[in-house]
Amino acid sequence: MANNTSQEGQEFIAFACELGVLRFGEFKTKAGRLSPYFFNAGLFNHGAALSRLCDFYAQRVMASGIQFDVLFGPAYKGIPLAAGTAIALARLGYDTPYAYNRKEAKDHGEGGVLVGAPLSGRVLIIDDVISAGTSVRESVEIIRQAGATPAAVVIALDRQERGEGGLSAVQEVEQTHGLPVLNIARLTDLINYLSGQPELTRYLAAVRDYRLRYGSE
Ligand SMILES: O=P(O)(O)OC[C@H]1O[C@H](OP(=O)(O)OP(=O)(O)O)[C@H](O)[C@@H]1O
Ligand SMILES: O=C(O)c1cc(=O)[nH]c(=O)[nH]1
Repeated sequence: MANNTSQEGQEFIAFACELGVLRFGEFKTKAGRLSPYFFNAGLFNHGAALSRLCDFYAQRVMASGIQFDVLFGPAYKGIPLAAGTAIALARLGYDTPYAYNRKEAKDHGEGGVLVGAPLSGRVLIIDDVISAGTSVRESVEIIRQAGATPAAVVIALDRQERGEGGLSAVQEVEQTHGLPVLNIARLTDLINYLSGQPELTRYLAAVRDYRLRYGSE
């Protein structure tokens, strides 16, 4: 269940930078941290980009050997990721059910917060990034409440930040919930990529400062 290689990570970071999905400036994260970079998965906003993105996820899932029964994409940005990864896995010959949640419960029609395949058995969480780990904790809760078992988490970018305590957010997920966390790329890949791109090196200092402040390693 080895994580991404540096080459895969760099390839993914290049893809995200070329599409403007990875941006530099000042952004507030869900945890309220002021970040000099942001990964906006909503900007994989056309078919070819989403297809390539989900091929990265599907390759990661297949390479991991993780056993699971259903994919779960947390609202909102996890929704197209779970759907797209299910399509990419089907293209590889693995027809996989997928589900997602609503942030606000629907009070008419089918009602509730869960949409798609029933959440049962081993559930693989598909999300875009982990910063402080709040979203993953919320997904674990939703899956357990449905009577299913979280199997692992796959994310595009591990921002390698501290969680609620002294450990990294990823370590907290792994230790508290016993869940493996797989990434396609991580902050280290971003920093290496920036170092090799003359037009982007000006962002390095701020990204490194942020890592010193909130980073886990
Ligand atoms: O590890 P964390 O500190 O939880 O931060 C990462 C989460 O934050 C974002 O979700 P958010 O709910 O903000 O946004 P979305 O509705 O755009 O998916 C992002 O999509 C991750 O799920
Ligand atoms: O921590 C967050 O809220 C966050 C960080 C990031 O890079 N991208 C994102 O969608 N959310």
